[in-house]
Amino acid sequence: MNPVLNLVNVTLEYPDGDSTLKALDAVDLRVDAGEFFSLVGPSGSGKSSLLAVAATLVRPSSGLVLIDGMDATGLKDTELTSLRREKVGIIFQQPNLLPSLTAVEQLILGDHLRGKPAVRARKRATELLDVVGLGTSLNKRPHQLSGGQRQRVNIARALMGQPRVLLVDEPTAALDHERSESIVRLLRQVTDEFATATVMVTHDTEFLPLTDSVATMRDGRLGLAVPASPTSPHRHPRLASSAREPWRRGPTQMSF
Ligand SMILES: Nc1ncnc2c1ncn2[C@@H]1O[C@H](COP(=O)(O)OP(=O)(O)OP(=O)(O)O)[C@@H](O)[C@H]1O
Repeated sequence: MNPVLNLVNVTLEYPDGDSTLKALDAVDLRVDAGEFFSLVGPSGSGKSSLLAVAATLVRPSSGLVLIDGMDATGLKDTELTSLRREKVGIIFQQPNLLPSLTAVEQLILGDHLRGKPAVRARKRATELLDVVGLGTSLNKRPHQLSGGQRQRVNIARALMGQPRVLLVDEPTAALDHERSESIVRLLRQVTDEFATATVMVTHDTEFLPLTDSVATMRDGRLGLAVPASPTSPHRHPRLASSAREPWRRGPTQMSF
């Protein structure tokens, strides 16, 4: 199977005084349709940089970024914007909803900016809000919703463009334990239902078993992806059997 998101030998350098800092250092990443991939690592290790490059918001210094088979690194800025709108959904830690718009309008606005017809947008927005458990809150404004509900609107909004890739940055950082778990469960559900290649940056290692695979970033380098739990090996035909069962090789392999 061809990966939906494929980063090949990606390096991202920033000027750092007289030298350069490698925010990403020869990163390879493959995420398939319907795979929920989590990314962990210490602060400053390059997780946000990886998401930004995968989202085509930042061009890598070298390497390839392939989305649904298309090489984003060879595209002009306008083409890149189209690719991002068509193929990529981004969910940031803070929902950044517009205070004056209802939940359904938050979603329609995104589609309007994509130039899609309004009638279909309302139908899809209503369906998606139902999927994320907000079918009875379509006309509520952000201040009438809880933090968890606002994050659900954020997730539904990211799905409006029918993305193939879903990039999620610390979705539970502002939520309590119960709401955090329900948000990660929702991301699991939408990854399955819409077959997105989902990458989630998280500090919440507790919820990793809800995902399929996990890799650790350190100093811009991405470690080997391993199954996130003994019960999530089913999506790893490409991994060798020893990699599929890392818990058999002792705890050091699973140190997040
Ligand atoms: N725009 C930038 N200009 C210069 N250096 C940057 C820039 N963005 C990130 N960096 C540096 O790149 C490295 C990786 O940063 P990045 O934000 O990707 O890490 P992170 O793992 O997401 O950290 P955190 O968990 O704290 O968000 C850090 O050393 C950071 O200081």
